[in-house]
Formats: sequence, structure tokens, C-alpha cells
Amino acid sequence: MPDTVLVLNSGSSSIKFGLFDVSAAEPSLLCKGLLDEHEARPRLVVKDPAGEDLFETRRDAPDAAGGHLFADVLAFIEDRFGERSLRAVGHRIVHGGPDYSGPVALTDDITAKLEALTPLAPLHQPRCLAPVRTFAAIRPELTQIACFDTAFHHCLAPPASRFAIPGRFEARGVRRYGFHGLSFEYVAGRLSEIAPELAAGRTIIAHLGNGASLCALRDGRSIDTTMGLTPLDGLVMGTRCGTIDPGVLLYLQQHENMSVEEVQHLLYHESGLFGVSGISADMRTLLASGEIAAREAVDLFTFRAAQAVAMMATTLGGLDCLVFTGGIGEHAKEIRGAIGERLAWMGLRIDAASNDAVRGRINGSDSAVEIFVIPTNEEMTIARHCAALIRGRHVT
Ligand SMILES: Nc1ncnc2c1ncn2[C@@H]1O[C@H](COP(=O)(O)OP(=O)(O)O)[C@@H](O)[C@H]1O
Ligand SMILES: CC(=O)OP(=O)(O)O
Ligand SMILES: [Mg+2]
Repeated sequence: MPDTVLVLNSGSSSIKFGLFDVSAAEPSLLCKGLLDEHEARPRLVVKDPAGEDLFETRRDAPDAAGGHLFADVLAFIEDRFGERSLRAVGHRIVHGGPDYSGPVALTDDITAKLEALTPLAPLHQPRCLAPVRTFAAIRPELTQIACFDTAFHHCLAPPASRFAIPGRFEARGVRRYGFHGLSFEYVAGRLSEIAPELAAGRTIIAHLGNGASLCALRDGRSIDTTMGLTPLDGLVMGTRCGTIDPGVLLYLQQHENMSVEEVQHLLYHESGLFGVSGISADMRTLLASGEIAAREAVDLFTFRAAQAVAMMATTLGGLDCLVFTGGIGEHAKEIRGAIGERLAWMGLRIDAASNDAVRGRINGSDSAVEIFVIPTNEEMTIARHCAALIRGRHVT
């Protein structure tokens, strides 16, 4: 019977999971799946590592953040892999606040502390923590481990970590944290395997998914990122506005008489690609649409992403390597191509034929910057951290 770890990745647009065998030095995937709560009858789908269907079940009605479906996942695992195989559940927790620079075994107190960070990640934190509460209720003896999106950026230092507001707020934790760290950590590791000569260089990883952010890395460590105190800052996202004049928020409250809750809802749920296009938050839908508003939303997305690459390159003092990842970064060649074109002045050249291929190195031979597409795997990062933690030798 293998030692296994169940990994949950609750993102803003999906809940994914993976079951990993952690008996060997490197975790290996046993099965993966998706909890789809968007349908009238929530659905659990489990596939083998090659993507072949293993199991599917539906519930009659939606429940709180897939609670019953999490119990179904446990039942499936115990049925398939034996009752005592599961050593821990590892969770992607989006906000770790100022205290966590690495993974931590969850207690009720820590979970409550993380719940208190909900105002700083209202789209994510409740979705990440709901399964923690569910598992604690149905399997109180099970070890649960939090792995934070913020931890990879814990080394951010001034001036990159600061806002230009009075220092007393920084002392209270109002600073740039950064997110998508589990993804950046995985991709940085893959880059050092694929192109070890670039590992010590100046790299930007563009995680372009439903949420989107850039990370500037030197020597494989984060030195700047586009998200800040919250995952609202930076790039244009599916339904989030990204960087915005803070005066807009004051205007909306003072002149549009919007409440704090209404402004929050507007910026997290009704803005970004969805708000600008008025059509969809989904990049696939926008790229396939003939509507002008769809094209304008896509244009704004690539305009702001390219601007942000130049900004991160300034932090790095130049650029050796740009990596695309996330649902859009991995699959939307049009978006990679448009960002590359906007950065031609920096010497970036994307090779059209390589860009059409799904992954790998995509720069032309005349490019001043190496450009890659590397699929992310946040679940693998979590599995590695959990395996190290349960073996009692965790290093961050
Ligand atoms: N083939 C594709 N072409 C363009 N966009 C795609 C493609 N596949 C996925 N995407 C986009 O990726 C985004 C979702 O990214 P993903 O990283 O899966 O999301 P999440 O942040 O929820 O993990 C959506 O905007 C989706 O349209
Ligand atoms: C932090 C964040 O934006 O995550 P996601 O991409 O899953 O929305
Ligand atoms: Mg994601």
C-alpha cells in the first residue's frame, strides 16, 4: 500500500485535486480530478495520470463549496488505495499573511487565523478553507497541510515590497505579498532542468490563467511580482481589474454612492476581461468572438501584460528569459504572440512555428531573450512540500 497525499487546488475558476504516491523521493501522480460546482448537479470527475476516466459521480444539489464532493473524493481514494494509505491532505491556500514563509500543518487556531485574511483574498480564501473545515469535521485525525501562494514571495524586500503610504500601515502588514507562488516555484524548478544555464539569470514568469501575475526572478528567487496586498493588483484578469487608479475607488464610493461591498464585488467579479468585453471572462470565448468589444478586451490584456513585463525587467536590470504558463500562457498562442510583438523593442522575437507548437522554447534565433512555454503544476509543488513535511525534513 503506497503512502499517499491528497492535494487540493482551489482556484478562482476551478477546484482541482491530485492524489500522489509519496513513498519515493519524488511524488508521483496516482490520479487527478475536478470538482465542478458550476452545474446544477455538482460533479466529481477522477482520471488516471494519462487523462483516462476512472470515476464520475454527481450530487443532486449544490452544497457549500463542494463539501459533499470532498467526502466522495475520500471514499473513492479509500476504496481504490486502501483505508490507511492517506498520510495527509495538502491545500493550496492563497493568502498566508505575514507569518508563513513555508507550509504548515493546520490546527483550528491556524485555520481561524487564515480565515481572518478573507478580506485580503475574498475570491479565494473561503474556497481554499472550506475543504479544510469539511475534512476536519469528517476526518478529525487526518493531517492537513497548508501551502501558501504567498510563501514564494516572502523574500520580497523594499522597495519592491512597499506601498507609498505612511510606514505605520506597513508595520500592520499592509505591503506587497504576491501570489501564484506555488506555480512560480514549480516553473522555476522546471526551467532549471530544461535550461540550467538560465537558472541564475534574470527571468520573468508570466502566469496567465483566470488569475494572472508576473514574477521577476533572480537566481530562481522572487524579487518582484505584479500582485500586491491582494490578488487584485497587476494584470487584467478574468473578472478582476488589475492595477487601477485608487482614485476610481474613491469616486465610486463618493459619487456613485457604492458601498464597500459593491465596490469589492465590482473589482473582483465584474471587471477584467468580463467587464471590458461584456461577453465573457474566458479567453477562449473572447478569441473566438468576432465582436469588437471582445477584441478590445484582449488588446487591453496584452497591452497591460507587455507593460508589466517591461516593468519587471526594470527591477531585474535586464531580461534573459521569459516563460509563459497558466491556462492562457500555455494554450493561447495569439496572446503569447501579441505580448511578444509589443516587446519587440526589447529585442524579443517569438518564432511563429514554435509558438504554434504547444510547449518548449519558442523564441527565434535572433531573439535577445529566451522564451519558453512551461506547463505549470501547482499540485506537484504542494505534494513535494507535504512529503517533506510529513518526513520531518522540510526546507523552503
Ligand atoms: N486553448 C486555449 N486558448 C485560449 N485560452 C485558453 C485555452 N485553454 C484555456 N484557456 C484559458 O485559460 C484561462 C483559465 O486558466 P487556468 O490557469 O486554467 O485557470 P485557474 O486560474 O482557474 O487555474 C481561461 O481564460 C481559459 O479561457
Ligand atoms: C491568486 C490567484 O489569482 O489565483 P487564481 O489564478 O487561481 O485565481
Ligand atoms: Mg490557477
